[in-house]
Amino acid sequence: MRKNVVRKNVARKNIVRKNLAAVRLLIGTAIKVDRRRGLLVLILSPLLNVVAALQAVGLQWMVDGAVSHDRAQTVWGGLLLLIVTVLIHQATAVATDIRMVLQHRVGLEFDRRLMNLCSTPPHIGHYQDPKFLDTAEVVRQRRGEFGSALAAFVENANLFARFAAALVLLITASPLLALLPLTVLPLAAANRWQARLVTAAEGAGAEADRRRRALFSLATDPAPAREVRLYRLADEIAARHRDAFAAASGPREAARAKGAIAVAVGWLFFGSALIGGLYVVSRSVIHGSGSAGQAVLVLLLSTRLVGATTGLGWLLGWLRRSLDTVGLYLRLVDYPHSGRPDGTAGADGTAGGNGVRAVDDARLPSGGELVLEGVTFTYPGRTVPALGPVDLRLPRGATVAIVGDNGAGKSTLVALLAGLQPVSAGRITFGGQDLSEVPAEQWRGRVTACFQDFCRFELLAREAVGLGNLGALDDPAAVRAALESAGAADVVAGLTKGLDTQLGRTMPDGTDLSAGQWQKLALARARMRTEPALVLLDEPAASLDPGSEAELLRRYLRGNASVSDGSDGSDGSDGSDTITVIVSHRFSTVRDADLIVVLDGGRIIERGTHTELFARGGRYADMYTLHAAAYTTGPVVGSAPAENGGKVAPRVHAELAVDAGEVALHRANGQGEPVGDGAVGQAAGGQ
Ligand SMILES: Nc1ncnc2c1ncn2[C@@H]1O[C@H](COP(=O)(O)OP(=O)(O)OP(=O)(O)O)[C@@H](O)[C@H]1O
Repeated sequence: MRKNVVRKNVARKNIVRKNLAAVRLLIGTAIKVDRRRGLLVLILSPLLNVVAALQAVGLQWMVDGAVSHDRAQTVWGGLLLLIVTVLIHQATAVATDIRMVLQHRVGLEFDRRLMNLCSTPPHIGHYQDPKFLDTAEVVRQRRGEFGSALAAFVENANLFARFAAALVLLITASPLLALLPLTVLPLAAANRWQARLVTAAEGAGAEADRRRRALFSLATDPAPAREVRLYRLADEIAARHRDAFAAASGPREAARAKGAIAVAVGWLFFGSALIGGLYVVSRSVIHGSGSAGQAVLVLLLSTRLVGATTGLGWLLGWLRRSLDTVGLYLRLVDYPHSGRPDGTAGADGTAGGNGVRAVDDARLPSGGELVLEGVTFTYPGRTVPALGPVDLRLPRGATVAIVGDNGAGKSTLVALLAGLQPVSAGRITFGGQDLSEVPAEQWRGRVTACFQDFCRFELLAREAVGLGNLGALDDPAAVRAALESAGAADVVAGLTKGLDTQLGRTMPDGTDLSAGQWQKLALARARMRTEPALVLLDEPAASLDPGSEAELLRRYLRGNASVSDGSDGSDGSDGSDTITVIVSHRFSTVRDADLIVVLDGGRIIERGTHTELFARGGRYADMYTLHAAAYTTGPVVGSAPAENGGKVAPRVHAELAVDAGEVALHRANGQGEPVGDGAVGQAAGGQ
């Protein structure tokens, strides 16, 4: 029992603390974005509402002057009424204009901070955490409320000022009214309870809201349009959208209704006290203890008080909700590993994410080998690691291929190498430098990549490529060189306005590209960084035609001379410092890598060169053979020749069959027919 009371007190204090933090943030932001307007709105508006109460005093003077034939008092009263009325009218119009501008700026500032909160944290782990995603979803939905949160605050301050000024003047007529503010407490408690219920229901429905948004995109975005039609999904999507809406909004409405009953009871209590109090004051005036002017004053102020009270009803609700929204935003700000809303990395801005402070740029070597020692990674909310423990050495200048089944952990490894995720255990070093001691930004500045789900930037073609190196964004020569180097010059050559072509079907005059053309641009983007320490290519040829794939291999893989894994005592370098990591399901793509790593269930099960792995007859050889068979007309039958240990089908030239470049070459020469087994020995022998 006692524990419960203590817990409730702590919760209450937390709510007060959070509300105060939200108010501080709102006021601070308003003053930061526009100091002059911020101060004017926050001070002038409530002040005007206090001054407005003087209208009643002017009237009182006028009436008392008229009754007692005191012309001077009448004139002074009239003047006071006139001046206050004109002042309030003009100043309120100006204050409203200023508030609207300020409100807009505050809204934009929160938009900017929200974008920074999502896009500047050093790692991307927050996008994998349902807690972050749910809060972000609610904040995104309520995004428009940040500007109006300021308006809610100012309007409430105005009404409070009006209420307080009227009450103070009324207390001069009857001190009993001093008790009135106390009767508002049950109402305030009911309001708070309602807001808590609604916020909890919104949090619970956030996942359904995210689902609803995804379904909406499915029905409205151009990308899924084909499958939506082909599989007649429109009705199914609409039904699921309705269900998701019901799942999210049902509990929300119920919470609102439940809270509304408590709020209504609070209002009934406060309203009764107010009307009772006013009756007491009016009676004392009518029974002659006050003047006629005082009677007018009481009448006028009573009207103001009732008006202010009625307005307070929905304004308080508005304020509560607005402060809740700001509170949710603050929760995102406090999210561990977050960047700061001003766009700088948080205290945790290291590649390893272990909170170690950044080291000098000088300590990140210009080249070296990448070493993974006991590296493990577990996704938020998961208990089983997606990767690791992994020990791996990527020699300076090496081209390393990562292969494995779907879900083996390849992309996870790529994300760790790019410093996009902090390792859960173990460490990654580059040239001996532990990357967890280096700011992620600094390490990523040395990395370039073409990810599996590369981005289709719907910009001008030169921008879509140039973004790979912001410093050279406006340098057409650098962009052309990158296109050339990635074998993507043909994409731009086919565009009507060349580099100045607007890309994307959603843009006016935009030109859409094929999946392979978009991928080529992504590869060119990765070439904008001319001297990276690490190149990451995750399924870089997934959308490429055989000719383009062969070209890609020539540029990325076959350009490197053989690199040892260092076991001979050398540093494994062939002179080029860049390490290239390539993830692919296409074995033609990986065959020429200096080192091939086979992942299974997040662990390395094999490593070596193609020749070594093929000869071992293990998992790699199996996968390679299956892949080769898929390129041929004959089924996989029989067992593998002893010399290569694989299960190569008779009449299958495994090497040639999986080599897209070779296949393309043969097609170009008019020799596209299936290749015979006469070349098998040659292929095996060639290894
Ligand atoms: N955001 C995530 N949250 C939780 N688990 C994830 C997440 N992303 C991936 N996983 C899990 O981690 C494991 C490794 O995934 P990963 O994407 O690294 O595999 P992959 O080898 O790249 O697969 P593919 O060949 O299909 O691209 C899988 O079991 C996957 O379900």
